Amino acid sequence: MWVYRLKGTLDELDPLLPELFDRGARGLEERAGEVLAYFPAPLDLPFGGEWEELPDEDWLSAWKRDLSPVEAGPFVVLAPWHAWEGSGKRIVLEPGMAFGTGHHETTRMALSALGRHARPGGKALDLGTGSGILAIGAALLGMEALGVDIDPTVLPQAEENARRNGVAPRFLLGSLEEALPHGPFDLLLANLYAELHQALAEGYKKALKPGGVALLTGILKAKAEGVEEALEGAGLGVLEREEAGEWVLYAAAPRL
Ligand SMILES: C[S@@+](CC[C@H](N)C(=O)[O-])C[C@H]1O[C@@H](n2cnc3c(N)ncnc32)[C@H](O)[C@@H]1O
Repeated sequence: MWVYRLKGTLDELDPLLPELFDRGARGLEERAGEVLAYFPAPLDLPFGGEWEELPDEDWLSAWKRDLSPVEAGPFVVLAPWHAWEGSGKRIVLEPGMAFGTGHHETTRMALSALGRHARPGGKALDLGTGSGILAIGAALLGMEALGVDIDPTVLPQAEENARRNGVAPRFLLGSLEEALPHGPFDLLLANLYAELHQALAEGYKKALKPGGVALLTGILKAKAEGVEEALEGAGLGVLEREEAGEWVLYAAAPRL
């Protein structure tokens, strides 16, 4: 196994990540100030990283050791090899592929907020589903869940993850427009980014039932005010604001 070391954080290198997977990366890991991309063999990559060969066992055991279970609200997110004796609804995910292993603050906040706002028997929309983690969480809490994503490569992974967890949310290629005919929704979960939330704020109102709730994250603190203004402008009142690290989550509901 080979590791390609790049300077920066996962967020900073975000635009490169699909390219690394396209070229055969088997997994990514963030360490202090750098991102490690694991490959079966070295190749010519134009991203300025450095190659290092690792004995297979070291790579695998280090990766598994560093990837700890994540507790978030009523859930615990586990990799398939984790033994877990604690409580919590288990979400078992194969890490290292689509975004959404529970290790990012935004996913953790969304799972906790889902625990507070889930409506068993109601409809949930997970906009930007990635690994499917939020749709799977909503289904585990008894909701009829739909996950949509504009990236066609993540949907088979989301479906496989749902099967692994014994739930069957629907997954569709697309965005809010494609989801709207399947609504209105009791709960909308969207871990995207500030500018997109601003652009979609009017659509969120249309997607929600009266009394429904939107849980919106992926919002950097510095950009939160702009999102809050867009939500208010679209007729959604902010119910909760939560922070973790640099990130913000809003719970918002249509004004009646
Ligand atoms: C930050 S990941 C969130 C994954 C997962 N929901 C979580 O909370 O961990 C964002 C996902 O949104 C998808 N995405 C980006 N823009 C989108 C859009 N306009 N409509 C739907 N999905 C979008 C990306 O492909 C990616 O899978």
